[in-house]
Amino acid sequence: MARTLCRIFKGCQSICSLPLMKTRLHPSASVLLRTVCVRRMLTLPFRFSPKAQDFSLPNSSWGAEMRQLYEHYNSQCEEEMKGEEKQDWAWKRVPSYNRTLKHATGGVYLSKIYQSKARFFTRNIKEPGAAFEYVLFVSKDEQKCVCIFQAGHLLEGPQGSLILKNHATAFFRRVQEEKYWIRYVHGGAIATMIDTVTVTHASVLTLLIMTANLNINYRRPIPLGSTVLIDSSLNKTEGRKVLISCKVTSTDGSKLHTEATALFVVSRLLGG
Ligand SMILES: CCCCCCCCCC(=O)SCCNC(=O)CCNC(=O)[C@H](O)C(C)(C)COP(=O)(O)OP(=O)(O)OC[C@H]1O[C@@H](n2cnc3c(N)ncnc32)[C@H](O)[C@@H]1OP(=O)(O)O
Repeated sequence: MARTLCRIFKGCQSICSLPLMKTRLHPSASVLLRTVCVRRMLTLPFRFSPKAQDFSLPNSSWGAEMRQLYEHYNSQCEEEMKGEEKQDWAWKRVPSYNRTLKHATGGVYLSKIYQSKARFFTRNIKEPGAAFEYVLFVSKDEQKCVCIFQAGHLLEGPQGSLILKNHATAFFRRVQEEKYWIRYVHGGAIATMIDTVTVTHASVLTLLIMTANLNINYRRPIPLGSTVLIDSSLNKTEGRKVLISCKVTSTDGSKLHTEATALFVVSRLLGG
């Protein structure tokens, strides 16, 4: 890549350095060519910029609830100053990218060709808000992790009726109509988010880890399109094992949707 860029750059330089008299082009065409080349050169560094897009920042798909919660947790991420020295962040927003390579601080990538098309599972849908819309905050001091999760329409799972039992007969026909059904988030999508939150939490404590066990109890369905909180807490670490518990609740904490425990095992590469 670097060699190709160098060649393009040198090529553009040599074209731009050609005196107008020596080129066979009409002077106005030559000026145009030089302008185009210079513009191309100026845009090159941005096109090949290694800076990755962070998907955990507010976007137009975020509802009012998601935004309010984001502001609440983000305000706790202020850098504390004590005297002249900077303190550690009490809470930190975790950036999120569309490739695990950009998340990782280490790792082995066996086949670059095969993996070049790989995309991080929860960040592979381009339309904002269509699937997994979330932001994570971690606190090393409190050993906690909080995730604000807005479940998009592509995560549809089961449907439930809004009709109360007493009114079932009267509304029998209208039940067929779409508006009398409520859609809930797919259990696999909830499991994905629990895995993502707990693995992020565990990787704050360690580096290379794998989910060894995920135990989930679904208590109450999550309406599609709603915003929920996913809280995870460190239970214990034991040798290479990291045990984390997790709860999915309504944003005010009054409804428990899901609870889970997750066991992570630190890779032998690091943990011995
Ligand atoms: C920051 C964002 C980064 C984003 C990354 C996204 C990743 C999302 C997370 C995932 O989805 S990971 C993918 C799903 N997981 C896997 O594919 C894991 C497959 N399993 C394995 O690779 C291995 O089984 C594993 C690494 C988990 C463990 O193998 P090891 O050979 O390293 O461990 P070992 O078998 O020696 O067990 C170590 C300890 O863990 C315990 N253990 C292992 N698996 C267990 C299990 N399933 N249940 C309970 N305990 C288990 C085991 O009993 C033992 O306990 P003790 O030390 O007390 O003896």
